[in-house]
Amino acid sequence: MKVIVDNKIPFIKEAIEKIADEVVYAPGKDFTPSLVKDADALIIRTRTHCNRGLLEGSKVKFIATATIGFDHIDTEYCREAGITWTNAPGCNSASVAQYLHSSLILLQESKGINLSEATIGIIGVGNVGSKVAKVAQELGMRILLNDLPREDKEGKQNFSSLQTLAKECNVLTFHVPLYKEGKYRTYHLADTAFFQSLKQKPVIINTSRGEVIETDALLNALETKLISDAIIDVWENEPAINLTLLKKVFLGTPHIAGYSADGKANATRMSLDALCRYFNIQADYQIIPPAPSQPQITAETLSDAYLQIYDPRQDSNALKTHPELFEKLRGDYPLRREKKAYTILNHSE
Ligand SMILES: NC(=O)C1=CN([C@@H]2O[C@H](COP(=O)(O)OP(=O)(O)OC[C@H]3O[C@@H](n4cnc5c(N)ncnc54)[C@H](O)[C@@H]3O)[C@@H](O)[C@H]2O)C=CC1
Ligand SMILES: O=C(O)C(=O)[C@H](O)COP(=O)(O)O
Repeated sequence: MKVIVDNKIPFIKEAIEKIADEVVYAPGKDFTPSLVKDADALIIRTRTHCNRGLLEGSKVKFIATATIGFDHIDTEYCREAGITWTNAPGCNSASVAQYLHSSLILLQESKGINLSEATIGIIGVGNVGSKVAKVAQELGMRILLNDLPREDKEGKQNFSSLQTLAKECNVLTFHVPLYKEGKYRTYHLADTAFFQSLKQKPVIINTSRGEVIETDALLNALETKLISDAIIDVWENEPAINLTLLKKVFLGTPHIAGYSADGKANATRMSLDALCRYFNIQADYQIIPPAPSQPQITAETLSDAYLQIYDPRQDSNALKTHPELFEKLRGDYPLRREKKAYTILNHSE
């Protein structure tokens, strides 16, 4: 079996070389029809667009994306072409929750938002949104949930409309998949009309996909103070992002909310497991993230400890200083560990 693997997928080399007869590593954006032509399987990230243009006439039968989102896969074309694909549901959801946790603490410390008196609206309450709700609960926030597909299945009792969130929330955070069409379309879910409906000048947080928020509408909302600030990890047209927006946001990071070593290891393991299942291969491998260099954290408060474990200001400063390095900052990212890898000493909370 021949497999083409994105060369920025960590912790994969030893295992995939046990599983496949031939492995070719390439940058995700450089997968071409001639590269994939005689491959049986691809293991990709968000940077490889798997569509007719790439796959037609190839031998590819199986694609695993080591990510939660799969908007870079033309699922309709894959269905027509008999190509099986898989993503890694939930793999890095705890990492995104960690990003939100530290970002919310920073909103309190640097922007004077009293979290215990604030209402957060979570739009999309799946793997990530549910974990963000737990974080918000721990921080004492009032929580409103918006999730149309879940509301249709489970009933209205636990959910609120987008209009209610717009009216009542001080923080609005997006955790929906990118759907370009259909009943649950999320493309430009936050557009000019949405921003005009906001009543509390909320902080907007987007770690879902850039295209969920219309960039010009967001910029205008910031400039006209319909919103008080923004924390943006995902952008329209990555890596050619809007530099005016980057300058104006409180935190602007290069799509790394999901970049914990724990999340990447989960993604790699889930992709390999799926590949082995599909090709009916028995293989013995373990994908374990490396221990942190300093696993003990000494901090007076839990908030300090969380910021010692992960402080998004470092990622934001790096991008604001060198926006032209968007892809490099991602590609060379020093994968962080999640809280479970640390022992926290001496805190008083
Ligand atoms: N910035 C980053 O590094 C990362 C970004 N992501 C993005 O976050 C998205 C969400 O991730 P998960 O929570 O794991 O996905 P998930 O599939 O577990 O949850 C998504 C939720 O959104 C809901 N939803 C769908 N359409 C909606 C609509 N129109 N309005 C309201 N809710 C809607 C779904 O019912 C579901 O509960 C991913 O699809 C991906 O695009 C995920 C991981 C890392
Ligand atoms: O899992 C997702 O969905 C994400 O957005 C990833 O965290 C992005 O990672 P890359 O695949 O672009 O490395």
